[in-house]
Amino acid sequence: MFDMAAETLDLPFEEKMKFEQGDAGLSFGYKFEGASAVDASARRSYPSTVNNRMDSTIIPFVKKSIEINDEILSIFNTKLRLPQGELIKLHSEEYSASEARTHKARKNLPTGKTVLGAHTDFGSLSFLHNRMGGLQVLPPGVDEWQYVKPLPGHAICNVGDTLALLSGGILHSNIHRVLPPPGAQAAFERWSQVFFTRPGNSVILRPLSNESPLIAEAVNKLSDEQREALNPGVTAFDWICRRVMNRRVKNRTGPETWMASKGTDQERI
Ligand SMILES: O=C(O)CCC(=O)C(=O)O
Ligand SMILES: [Fe+2]
Repeated sequence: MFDMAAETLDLPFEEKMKFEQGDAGLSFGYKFEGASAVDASARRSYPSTVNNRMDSTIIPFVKKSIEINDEILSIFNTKLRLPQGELIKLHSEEYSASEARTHKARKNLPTGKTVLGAHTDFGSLSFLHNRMGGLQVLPPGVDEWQYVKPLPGHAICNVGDTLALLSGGILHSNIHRVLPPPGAQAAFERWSQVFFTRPGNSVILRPLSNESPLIAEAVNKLSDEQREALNPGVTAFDWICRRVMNRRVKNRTGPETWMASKGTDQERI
């Protein structure tokens, strides 16, 4: 058996990847380094192009983004009349699915093509830097998509699902999508950079009514159906996994998979 394994693992990487384990929950097949989590931290491996900039660029970007999003969380904490430090505590006491992501959209995409379909962000706050148009939002009570014009020196902050749920629907998660940049901008590649702040993995998603009279009052005014939607009975980790998994094209069985990927946009809470 050991000889067989040694010979197999010496095969070229491309050859081994033909037998890769896959994402469907089955366990047989080749497991490349970094394919499975080794502990709760979800540590991963990256190409050298990323590792080479880890200390100079990536870690400072992540630290600054956390600092800014924590400041915004503190402001919401006060406005929502939560005990001091409550929101930051829920977002910083354990590992979470918080992440930094860079998007690139090709230039000269056909008009009308969707770069990123209508969605709400999965976590609490998204801090977004984009240099070109294309981002559109659908604010509550509005039926037509509105462009968000990027302004030099400004960033965009979205409230996402988990903060909408924790705030008992007082804060709405922003429904948005990305189209190719309008007009002459379409001739250029579109780059955007986001940092997503998400609650600790084991935080149960529910309105923080016991912690804030304001949230309790808001929840009391809702219909039973809306109240139910605000209490999905899952952890932040499960909420995010469900949304990510059901958006993977590989996991798609039909339109029901797309519906299963939906967040608070479904109920418009
Ligand atoms: O590229 C953008 O402007 C938005 C990206 C976005 O919505 C996302 O990453 O969730
Ligand atoms: Fe988004």
